[in-house]
Amino acid sequence: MAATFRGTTPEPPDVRPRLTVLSGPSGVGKSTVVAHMRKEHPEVWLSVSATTRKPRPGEQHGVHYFFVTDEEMDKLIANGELLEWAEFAGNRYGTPRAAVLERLEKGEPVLLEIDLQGARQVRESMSDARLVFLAPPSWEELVRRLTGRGTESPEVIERRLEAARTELAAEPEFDTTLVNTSVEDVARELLALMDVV
Ligand SMILES: Nc1nc2c(ncn2[C@@H]2O[C@H](COP(=O)(O)OP(=O)(O)O)[C@@H](O)[C@H]2O)c(=O)[nH]1
Ligand SMILES: Nc1ncnc2c1ncn2[C@@H]1O[C@H](COP(=O)(O)OP(=O)(O)O)[C@@H](O)[C@H]1O
Repeated sequence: MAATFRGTTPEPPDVRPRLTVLSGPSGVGKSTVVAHMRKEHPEVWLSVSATTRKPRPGEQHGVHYFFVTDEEMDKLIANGELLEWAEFAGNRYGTPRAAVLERLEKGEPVLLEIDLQGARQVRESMSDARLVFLAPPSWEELVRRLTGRGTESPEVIERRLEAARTELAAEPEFDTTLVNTSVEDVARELLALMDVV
């Protein structure tokens, strides 16, 4: 289990529920890990982001994302309804603030799956947030996963790989790094970090 930790040692358990942020380059396996984790631990609450990106086949409004127009996103931002937001590879994404704060107040474990820019904003606004970086086993494997998923055009893949170089360089800004070699191992380690198991 310790084999997938890199850089920092696991933190000691914290009795207070904390906000956990999971970031990492597109295609590294964030959604896969989170889906695996929530299958057995549905009590982990995953924030549903708003995005201007178009839905992929199978993605549902209100489940995977709230799919909004540019105008709707403008309003969410102007009204201060987002805890953080960022532009990523040509689309905007943001975390609805109220739902997150409500869950944290209830003492529930809260998880955000957001990009590097969003993680940096959360670090500034919520100083006790736990920032976890999901890293690929290698650059070649990241390219393989992003391409193999088959959901993006070659141009979009190129943009995401460009963003990935910046994101990988920011790994030391995170509290913990988990290397996504095995989905099961990473899901287990993430749960342990969140004090869920
Ligand atoms: N800042 C921020 N990033 C987000 C949010 N929701 C998703 N993202 C990130 O936006 C990036 C692109 O997401 P998406 O288009 O779903 O592609 P995927 O992660 O490759 O499946 C990923 O790094 C997500 O983690 C959000 O609310 N805020
Ligand atoms: N540990 C892993 N080993 C092999 N393939 C993986 C692993 N984790 C995820 N994948 C695959 O990589 C692709 C990208 O995963 P995804 O969860 O969509 O990434 P992200 O949400 O970070 O963009 C998917 O096809 C997924 O099945």
